Amino acid sequence: MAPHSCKGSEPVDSSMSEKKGDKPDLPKEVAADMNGIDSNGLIDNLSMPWFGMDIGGTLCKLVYFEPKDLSGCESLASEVETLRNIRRYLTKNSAYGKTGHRDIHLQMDNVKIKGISGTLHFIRFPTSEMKNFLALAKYKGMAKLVTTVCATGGGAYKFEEDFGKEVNMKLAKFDEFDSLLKGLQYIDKNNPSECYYWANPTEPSKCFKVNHDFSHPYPFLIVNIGSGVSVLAVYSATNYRRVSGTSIGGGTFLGLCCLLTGCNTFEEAIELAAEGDNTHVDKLVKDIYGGDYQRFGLPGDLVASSFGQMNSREKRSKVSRQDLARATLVTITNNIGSIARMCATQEKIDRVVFIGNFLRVNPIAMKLLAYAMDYWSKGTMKALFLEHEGYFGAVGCLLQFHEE
Ligand SMILES: Nc1ncnc2c1ncn2[C@@H]1O[C@H](COP(=O)(O)OP(=O)(O)O)[C@@H](O)[C@H]1O
Ligand SMILES: CC(C)(COP(=O)(O)O)[C@@H](O)C(=O)NCCC(=O)O
Repeated sequence: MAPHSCKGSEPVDSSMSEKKGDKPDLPKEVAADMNGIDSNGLIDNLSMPWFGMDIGGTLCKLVYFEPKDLSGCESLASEVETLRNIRRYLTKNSAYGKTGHRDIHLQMDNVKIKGISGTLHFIRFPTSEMKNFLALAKYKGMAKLVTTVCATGGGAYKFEEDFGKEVNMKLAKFDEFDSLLKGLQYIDKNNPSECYYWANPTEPSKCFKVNHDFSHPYPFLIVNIGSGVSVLAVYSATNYRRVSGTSIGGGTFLGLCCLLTGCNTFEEAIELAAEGDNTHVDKLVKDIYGGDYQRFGLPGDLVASSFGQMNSREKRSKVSRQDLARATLVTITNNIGSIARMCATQEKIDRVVFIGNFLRVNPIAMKLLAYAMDYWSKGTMKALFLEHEGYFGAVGCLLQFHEE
């Protein structure tokens, strides 16, 4: 394998077994759009911006497909100028207002959707800014231009009325896990360096990313670490189950970190964690045993009790914000790793793909997961990661909309 060089409860049955062409949950006008003609019967949907939105508990992920050749379709549109302005605004900027960001390093050129070549742009903003996003969309003339936006995630339901009221847009809603899987399969197929693993995760000087060929992926487990965590067992392109989940996820990390350290952003929390030492906060096996607990194979350096030192007033007075951030990160990550391993064992699956924006700019968590999966499975399970970690749902709902 070559070193990687990328830029960058209750089991619930579910399936992706809808027939081709089956469009769930769509109003009549939206269904008309999908045949290439808008509700007025005037504009081919090529002339409109193609957006997929995954409106999650913390972040809204917006994917914009920019067709390469617009000459044919633009001549059909009466709103050519507005369309050009929107395209220019989205593709020439990398920041939108105070909180919107385009992840340029993830941009995918020369990809095809429905036989049309183009570029996929990846944009994110906090879901809490949805009202401002809608106001901006209105200001940019989207209300006049776009009739339908593909959407997934809880916010597709929560904000549906606001989209109608504020910008006169309809949402074509798709299930978040159907979308996630569709997007994952599509992106992996179109990006040879999408999937990777961490080699030597415990040795910082020798740890590096290695490209992984994911072209024969089944079966695999997906652990989606967003605000909360969902675990899916995927058996084929159309057959999967949500086998587990936990409310202790990325939102918990950020929430607890803000409470404990006074930080205000995810980036700040990760920076603090990178400089901290969790052993000042956690109680290790060796703090209890004086060394390893050999009989049951528990090494002395293993965390025996997360935050277990913080009952001592003296120890509390010595910990730094950095230590607390690191301990929070390690606690949440180890718990997710442990749940992932139990699910993989139960499903008899040995490849576990970790995704979700909790892993954004977060090599500490990725390496910890890689180490934990390898160590506790005695080398039989592999932790895999994907470059477009939080964007699969947004891409997948766009693809489903344009499926024939
Ligand atoms: N810029 C950011 N702002 C807030 N949270 C972020 C950011 N970048 C990464 N995260 C992490 O990603 C999590 C959200 O992940 P995501 O996959 O987008 O889930 P959701 O769909 O629930 O919003 C947050 O809880 C946080 O841990
Ligand atoms: C409800 C959710 C699917 C929403 O997805 P998210 O916005 O967190 O990505 C997710 O937060 C979740 O699966 N939570 C865990 C619920 C549980 O199984 O305990």
